[in-house]
Amino acid sequence: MATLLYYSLISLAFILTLKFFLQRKRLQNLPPCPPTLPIIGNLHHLKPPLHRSLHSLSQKYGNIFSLWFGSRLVVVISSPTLVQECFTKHDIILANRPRFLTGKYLGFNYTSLGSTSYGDHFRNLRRIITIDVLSTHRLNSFFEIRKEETVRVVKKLALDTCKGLTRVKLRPRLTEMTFNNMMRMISGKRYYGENSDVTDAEEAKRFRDIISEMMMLLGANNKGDFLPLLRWFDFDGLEKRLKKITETAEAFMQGLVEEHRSGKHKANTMIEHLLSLQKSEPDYYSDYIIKGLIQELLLSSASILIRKYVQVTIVLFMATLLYYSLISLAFILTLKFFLQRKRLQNLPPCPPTLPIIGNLHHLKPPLHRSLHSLSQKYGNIFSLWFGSRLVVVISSPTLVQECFTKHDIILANRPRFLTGKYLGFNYTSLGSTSYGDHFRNLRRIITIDVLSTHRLNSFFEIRKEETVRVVKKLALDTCKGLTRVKLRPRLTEMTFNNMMRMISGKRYYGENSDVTDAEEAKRFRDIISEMMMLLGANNKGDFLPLLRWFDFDGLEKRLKKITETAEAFMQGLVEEHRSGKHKANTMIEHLLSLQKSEPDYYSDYIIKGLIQGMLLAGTDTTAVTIEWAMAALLNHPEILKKAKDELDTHVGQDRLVDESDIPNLPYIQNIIYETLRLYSPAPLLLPHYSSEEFNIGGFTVPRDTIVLINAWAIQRDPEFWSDPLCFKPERFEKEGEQDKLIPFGLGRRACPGIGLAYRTMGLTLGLLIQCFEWNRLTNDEIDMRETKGIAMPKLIPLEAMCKAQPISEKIMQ
Ligand code: HEM
Repeated sequence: MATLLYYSLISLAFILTLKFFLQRKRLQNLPPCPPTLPIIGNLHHLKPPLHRSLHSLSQKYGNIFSLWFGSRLVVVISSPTLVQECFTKHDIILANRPRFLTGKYLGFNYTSLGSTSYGDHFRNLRRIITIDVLSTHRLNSFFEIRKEETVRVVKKLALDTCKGLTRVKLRPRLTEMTFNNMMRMISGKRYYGENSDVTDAEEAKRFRDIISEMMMLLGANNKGDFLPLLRWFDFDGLEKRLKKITETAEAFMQGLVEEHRSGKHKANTMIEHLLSLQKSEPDYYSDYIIKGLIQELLLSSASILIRKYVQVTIVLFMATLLYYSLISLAFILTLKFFLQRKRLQNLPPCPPTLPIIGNLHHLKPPLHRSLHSLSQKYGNIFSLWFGSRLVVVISSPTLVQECFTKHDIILANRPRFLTGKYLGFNYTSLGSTSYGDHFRNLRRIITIDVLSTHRLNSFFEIRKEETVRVVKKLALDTCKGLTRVKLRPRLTEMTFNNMMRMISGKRYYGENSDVTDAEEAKRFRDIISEMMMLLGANNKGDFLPLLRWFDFDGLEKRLKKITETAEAFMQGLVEEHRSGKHKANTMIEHLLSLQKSEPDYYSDYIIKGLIQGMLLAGTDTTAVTIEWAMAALLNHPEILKKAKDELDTHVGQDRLVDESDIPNLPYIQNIIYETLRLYSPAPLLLPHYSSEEFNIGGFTVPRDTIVLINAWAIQRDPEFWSDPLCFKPERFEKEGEQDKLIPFGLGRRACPGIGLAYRTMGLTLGLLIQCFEWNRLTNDEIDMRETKGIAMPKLIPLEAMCKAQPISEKIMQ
């Protein structure tokens, strides 16, 4: 017996393989086809979802290609013009359906509309469904049914979610609604839900069982449709189940037809209507045809047939759902908002608020200016609702002092904004993490291991080289006389090159970037520009929680993507250092050497977070300040001259200014202070977040409040500074004046990059003044407009005219 089976199978396989090749040979000029295997053809190329597999294949084999699904030839078309041709020129030829097993059973032996082939029978059915069943007139007559069912589902949803935000599964409810809708139109009865019309619970259950079994079988993948060998065996019992359910369903539908025929139902239903037509044309509207139509309508509820009906139903459903959801949500949010406000007592004064948006309507960019105007009306400490979040704004020097001495620890947290989740390494980076052990560790590492005076001194040559390089390039560009230059891009590139050389030993900007691989340099620059863009983006979801779920503007998606790309990039740098490829003095090298003795403390994750933090916090801020200082000098030629004289006196004409000269250049230092006073790159510092309730200025600030310090307003306060809007570096000659500045923040969370920032700013500004003769452009062209936003100020690029000075010959050497 075993031998017989063995030989039979071998022969069968041989016959099938032969047949397969003969069949293929016979067919000439087929669309391109991937390599095929005997018996299974191309089935091994496919995986679910099928449309995606076919799409990938079309990318390789073209917009029209062929495949063998076992022994069946399939042609796949993915081009709009070919599709047009199919359904115009070849429409009738293609109006047939393949004869699959489901069509035999669920398609009433290939006589139902969906499974039958093109011909008289098809045309009759199509006419019945279009004119007698789903015509606009007939559909309108069922309008009330659809409305009732839709409202019923929405009502149930509203009840289930009335206690607040609740997780709901829409799919089962929508499916039930569709079937109830359909069955009420067909037979006048609903079979789903608590108050189903069918008095006989047994009948309702029977219907639901039939539907779920049919749906299951309709979706089943019948291998016998493509591998004829399997068709004979029915290994998985699919045909048996199909046969059984077809008999049960037909009996059920015959029952419905009989019920109507007996006159039990007198409602307007599809069966009623078809039976009335049967009276005049019994052969045409036979019971068999009616049952086929009912089944078709139920099973193809999504098909084309009923689309018409569906530093309608678906639109109606969605509209009703949306209406009720918005009404309930607005109600819940308004209630929550008022309860929340009532609970909070003795808050600092607050402008009138609106539900949901709070005071967002009071704000327009630049934020620090809006907040300043409000403080003029509501005082030096006032509160605002940024949507659902409470914000307290402080604009008085004495209150700020109090914040960062008495309440420093309470305020040492950061609010959890979306940017912190992604760009802040899931709130573990120094700038975004909350106060605690992790914060203290990071702070210690950055202060002692990364940015200590000793470590900064060791990078002295790098900063000098990069600054000289920019100045040299400027001198070359302007050596022929007064030339218009844009400083901003040059300064930003310089600060990034500075930072990346200290971090990794490589420069990524400029013509002779060190990175031999131009691809790597481009990757880095792309990462940085996307990160900077996203850091400055205004994420409404941070304040309006409802929007957080939707990511309407795709911000979260972009943040997620860039975070992954950036982390992979930085891991690459770490690995390169670990492999010993680099032997220069770099921050990564130093941190990896510390990792050897304390691997947990100096983990790769910490190292990457630190790198990213410094890149995001320490580059643009520095470049922007230098640009503003130059803008101010161009508007005040007398100050420019004084600075130049200072350089001549202390440095002379024979050499270039150096970082070590800066302590001897107090006037240039004062120019930097005055720039930071009037044009702070972080006019509202970074937002702080209270971990506990505290009292200040006679008011109570609750926990979980965002606290904003309006450094911009404080540094222009006429009670605090004489002639505050004048750019006057001399003011810092008075002792103690400099201590009134807060551009880097105060207390535990103050900027750890102050030392590096002053070195870079001092050196660059010194060289720019020493090496060039500067001319201002007209007032319109030097735009002194204010900065925008909190996180990343946007400046109008400054254009200036400059000419290389004789001293720049030193640079050329
Ligand atoms: C002119 C240049 C710069 C300005 C005006 C500036 C300003 C600021 C401000 C206002 C803060 C927030 C303080 C607060 O929350 O109260 C800050 C934080 C920070 N800055 Fe700077 N910064 C500058 C340069 C740098 C540089 C060069 C680096 C690093 C190399 C750096 C790294 C950081 C970091 C890591 C933080 C987060 C600190 C924390 O949250 O604990 N900054 N900076």
